[in-house]
Amino acid sequence: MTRPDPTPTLPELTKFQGEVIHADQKLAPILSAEHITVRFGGVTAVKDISLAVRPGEILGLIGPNGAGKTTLFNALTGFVRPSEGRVTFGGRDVTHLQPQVRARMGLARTFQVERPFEDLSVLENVLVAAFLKRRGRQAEDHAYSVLERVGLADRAAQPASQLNLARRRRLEMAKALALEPRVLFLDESIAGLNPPAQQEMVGLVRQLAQSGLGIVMVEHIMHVIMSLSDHVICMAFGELLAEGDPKHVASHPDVIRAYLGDDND
Ligand SMILES: Nc1ncnc2c1ncn2[C@@H]1O[C@H](COP(=O)(O)OP(=O)(O)OP(=O)(O)O)[C@@H](O)[C@H]1O
Repeated sequence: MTRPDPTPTLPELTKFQGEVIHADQKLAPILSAEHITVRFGGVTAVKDISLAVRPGEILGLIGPNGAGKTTLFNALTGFVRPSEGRVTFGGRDVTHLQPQVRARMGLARTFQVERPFEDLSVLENVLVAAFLKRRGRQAEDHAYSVLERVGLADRAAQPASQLNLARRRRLEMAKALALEPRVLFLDESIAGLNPPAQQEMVGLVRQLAQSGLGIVMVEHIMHVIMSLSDHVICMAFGELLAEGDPKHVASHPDVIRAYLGDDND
């Protein structure tokens, strides 16, 4: 069911990071981007896009092929340097920080093409990320608890190369979660999965948001993004076409013209 207001509802978020949140308190954005523009030579891939993500909120980025979603995603996570604009995370200007620095600060991402260390076990893959934040036994316990969270604990000892696509996607998510993020970027984590696996992933993403994580997701499957997102941004040719709650965006005439007529769903 779609929420009318993107701000997470209480009591879903009565506690976040040890702070008690009172019912009359509106959560401040954990991540915000102001007037982001990215140019590649003569191509303006992203033009003047602003956004904000609050703890527990799911922001969906949609738009036809070439709209600039991946480039915006990369600008937010540090893989591309914006030509203009500012990215603020946890109250700090991170516009010029490297991706790995942002990741350690709590801004983690998955990749469209998952890239595990194929010969390492599932647990070892997650440990590589967990060791960036913790040491020794603590890292191991944390890695294992992340595997439980994504439903891969029973595969902990299996080589990553033996996982099917749905489990590889979960492993990709586990690696990001091992960094103990406050905002998680999901780059097409659901596309390509069969319907039951899609539903499981939808459930997992919802759980993560309910635990207080801010989520930004790029996804081509419209019904998935529309059912999951609190707030949707639709881009076309790098520009903002429409934004708001999923219902508003899905019924926007420009969106229907630019995207829903597209044969992606
Ligand atoms: N490194 C680059 N150099 C030059 N142009 C680029 C580069 N990366 C992206 N572009 C261009 O920027 C525009 C936006 O591309 P982008 O991949 O961000 O769109 P997208 O919405 O993610 O598309 P898709 O849904 O197909 O993944 C496109 O015109 C693309 O060709």
